[in-house]
Amino acid sequence: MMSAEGEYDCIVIGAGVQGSFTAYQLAKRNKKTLLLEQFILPHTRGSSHGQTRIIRRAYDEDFYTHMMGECFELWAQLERETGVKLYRQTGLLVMGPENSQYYTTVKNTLLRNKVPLMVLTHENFSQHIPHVKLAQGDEAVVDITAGVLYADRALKTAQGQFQKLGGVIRDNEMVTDIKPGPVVTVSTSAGVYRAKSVVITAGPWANKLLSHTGLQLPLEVLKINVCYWREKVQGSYNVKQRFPCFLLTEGEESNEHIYGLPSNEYPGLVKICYHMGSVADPDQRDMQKDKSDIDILQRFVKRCLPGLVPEPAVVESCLYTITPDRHFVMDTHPTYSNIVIGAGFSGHGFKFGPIIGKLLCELSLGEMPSYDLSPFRIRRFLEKTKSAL
Ligand SMILES: Cc1cc2nc3c(=O)[nH]c(=O)nc-3n(C[C@H](O)[C@H](O)[C@H](O)COP(=O)(O)OP(=O)(O)OC[C@H]3O[C@@H](n4cnc5c(N)ncnc54)[C@H](O)[C@@H]3O)c2cc1C
Ligand SMILES: O=C(O)[C@@H]1CCCC=N1
Repeated sequence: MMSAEGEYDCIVIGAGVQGSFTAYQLAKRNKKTLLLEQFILPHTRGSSHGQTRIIRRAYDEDFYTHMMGECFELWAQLERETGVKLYRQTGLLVMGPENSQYYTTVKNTLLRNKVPLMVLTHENFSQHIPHVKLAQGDEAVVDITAGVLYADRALKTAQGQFQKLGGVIRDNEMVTDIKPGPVVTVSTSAGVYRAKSVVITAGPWANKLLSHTGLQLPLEVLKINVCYWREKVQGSYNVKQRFPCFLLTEGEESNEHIYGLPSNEYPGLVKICYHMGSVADPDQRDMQKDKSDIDILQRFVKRCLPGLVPEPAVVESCLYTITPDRHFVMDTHPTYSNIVIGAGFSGHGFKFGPIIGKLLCELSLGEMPSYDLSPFRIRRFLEKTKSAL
């Protein structure tokens, strides 16, 4: 099946947040673009579904905080263009041991980059944040511009804007083969397409697709139990009561982050998750039944959030695709410069969707990327392997 319709400037594989924003950016640049998705849209099998995500500048690395400057503007621009509300400011409460390296680094990154913030101490904490117990020896800082992104709505909006610009989405069409070359040939369950360049944004399926190009990345897929916890008094942790998003960098329960969002999408329920899960096959996600993360969360809720019932009321599933250093992969294929890869968003990539779309679009057009991509290059993995030999 080959036709003039089957020839594109670019084919983007995977209509999660990163693929959808990449396709949108390409269409904005007048490129004839096809966005392929294996499932019927919208779906809940990957990493981008669900009602909400946290957006924040609070990071331990300057490069993320820097990118978020433009990214906040791009989210606001999309809201203006479409009239759809995508972001709600809530602030992000970051809590951690006063002298711990991670907490101190996050606080210093905020200070160095002049991000609006408020430092809370044991003396003034409960006045600003009721219904939360700050652990002895912990300190807290609020990243004031942080908030909630309406994730499902954002995905639909990016895809809609792409289509309005003439972009083509073909869902329920799984890519089954990629043949590299000056013109790349992409075969799916329904047809064959050709393009000058291809962007692979396949989330947890990245390595499955990359195997057609002779490349494998050190990615691990984790199933995350997305837990919602019931308020004892409805509304006490609600977004309308100005309860913020929060992040505990490390605590009595674990050295991994625990994070939460105010009650909003489900009345009376607060979303709180553990930033770690168990290894899963994305095609067999529901076979992974480990609940040790829920045990950790229950202990945290009992200790720090006395206004919540310490038993999850709703548990949903979502997948992380993590790299060894938890930094993203944004690069061209080491052998084929017209194949671009966006992968390994390590459980924190949603907020960056608009800027990642812009960067992957620039890479696929052979342009100099707007930001230094060295933390995200594939060669960092190869260098590690070589030096270990
Ligand atoms: C529980 C949870 C909480 C999170 N919280 C936050 C947060 O608060 N803030 C934040 O910024 N980020 C957060 N993240 C991370 C963020 O959601 C992810 O980094 C982001 O969604 C990754 O998007 P993606 O496009 O790379 O992957 P995906 O959304 O998985 O998209 C990949 C797409 O590719 C498709 N695909 C795969 N293979 C094929 C094929 N062969 N043919 C066609 N299509 C294919 C898949 O079906 C899928 O739709 C969270 C993630 C989870 C799971
Ligand atoms: O990216 C985010 O903000 C969330 C919270 C911290 C851990 C991962 N995801």
